[in-house]
Amino acid sequence: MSNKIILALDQGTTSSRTIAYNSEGKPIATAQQDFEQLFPKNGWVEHDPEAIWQSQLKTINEVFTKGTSANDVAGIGITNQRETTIVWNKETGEPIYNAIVWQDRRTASYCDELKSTGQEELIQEKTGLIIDAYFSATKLRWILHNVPGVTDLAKNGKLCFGTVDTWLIYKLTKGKVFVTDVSNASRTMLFNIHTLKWDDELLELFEIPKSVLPEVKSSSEVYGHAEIFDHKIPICGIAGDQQAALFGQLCTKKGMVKNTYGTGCFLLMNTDKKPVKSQNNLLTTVAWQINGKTQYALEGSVFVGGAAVQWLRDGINLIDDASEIEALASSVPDSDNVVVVPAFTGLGAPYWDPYARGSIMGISRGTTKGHIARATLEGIALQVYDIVKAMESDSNMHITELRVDGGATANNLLLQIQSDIFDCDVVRPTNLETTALGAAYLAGLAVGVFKSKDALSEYWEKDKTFKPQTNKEGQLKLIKLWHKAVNRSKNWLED
Ligand SMILES: Nc1ncnc2c1ncn2[C@@H]1O[C@H](COP(=O)(O)OP(=O)(O)O)[C@@H](O)[C@H]1O
Ligand SMILES: O=P(O)(O)OC[C@H](O)CO
Repeated sequence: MSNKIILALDQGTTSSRTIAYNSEGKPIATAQQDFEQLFPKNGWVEHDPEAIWQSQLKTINEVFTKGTSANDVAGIGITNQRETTIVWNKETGEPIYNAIVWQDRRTASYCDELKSTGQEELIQEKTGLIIDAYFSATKLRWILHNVPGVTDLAKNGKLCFGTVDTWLIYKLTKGKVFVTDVSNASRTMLFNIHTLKWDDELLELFEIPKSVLPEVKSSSEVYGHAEIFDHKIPICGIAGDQQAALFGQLCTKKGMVKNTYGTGCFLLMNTDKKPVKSQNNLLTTVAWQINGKTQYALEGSVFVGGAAVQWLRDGINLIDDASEIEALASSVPDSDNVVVVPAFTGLGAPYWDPYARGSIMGISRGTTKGHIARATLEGIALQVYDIVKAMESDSNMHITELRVDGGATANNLLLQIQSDIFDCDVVRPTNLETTALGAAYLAGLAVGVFKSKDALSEYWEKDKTFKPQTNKEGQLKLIKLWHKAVNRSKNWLED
């Protein structure tokens, strides 16, 4: 086989995947591996960095047993769960603490302090972000303040911080390359999205020594070579998973929007060359940088999307498999005024309340499992609705089409509910692995496997369009009940 294969490594919150793509962007081999989620305390979420690496490596090796080899691979693209913070010893390559995952809320009270000292405007202006425990800066600061011996390592220039992309590249290159890309950097709260550089004022505010930070590169270029296979392979694409999905959905023009329904839900709108400052608690983020040109996005991040279905399965055994929720929710014509607010790890955009917790409201003697299942799907779709409204207002644009992807989009009922609530077309492509595809495109563009961004558009294929079907009055009533329930879920833990 000629060397035209692109390998996409998709390191997600609950699993690592590797997909090999041919030069037409078609997947030819896939492997996936779950790894352990650690919950050491209420609100804390950690991963073992070695488990992240080993699970990723296992999937690469598995793909190499499925008709492709290192010799066939023209380049590797990396996409990853974002914000998750890993710190390791530069000399030994050993992690000095578990990865603190994006969902982890341990720094919520420090974030409150930051807000009370009036840092919100400065931080939003420079980074495009809202002060929240979600982002890497406060997690890194926590490690520097709490792990014994770490400050000495930092002082001696022997400490590395990275998001998961940086960690994987460090491992793949045997410690030779220490980089990240602009899209991942823009989620740390240490990166100035206007100058596209680490920001000295923010580093001082968070007490982070600059020496621990990786070099920031574009999203599509050769960063170095993987040296752990039979042949050296160029690593040539990096993007945070949601930005990669925006690219994989080919939302490359201003105003195009995608929503990913995975563990969480992430709605991103391409705003082209302009970072649009949100007035409605959305995030401004770097989408990608290719050939020196930077594109930006507005983002609404929902912390619990498909994970609410996981909870119905694992937390209360309402279903045995996530796919069963569709039939159960279809067993009732509506949710009969039951509302599920899936705020299990607080609320993300546009509420940003780390103290909110999940709730099921409106239960009557007639409530059945079917109503709870249906209200859970509605709860996912209503969170996305809130973001759509905020985004329309921020961008001054009316959204007429939502491209969707992610594991939960296998659920036709969820997408129909979304279309009804949102009163707009919801379009599902044939290839639902758009995150990995986006990383493959970015890598393939850097090494000439794909010719140009514009030429990629012919690879996008529609599977199904969901059109609004229900009466507006019913939807407005549902939305009103939803907001009432959200208000009652807020600040649950504050006292
Ligand atoms: N048929 C379904 N209906 C609703 N949710 C589903 C369905 N199938 C999977 N999910 C949910 O989708 C999520 C997995 O999607 P995936 O894109 O793999 O997530 P991630 O990349 O965040 O790990 C899980 O939270 C799961 O509960
Ligand atoms: O791993 P995912 O797909 O749930 O994505 C996580 C996001 O990147 C968090 O910001």
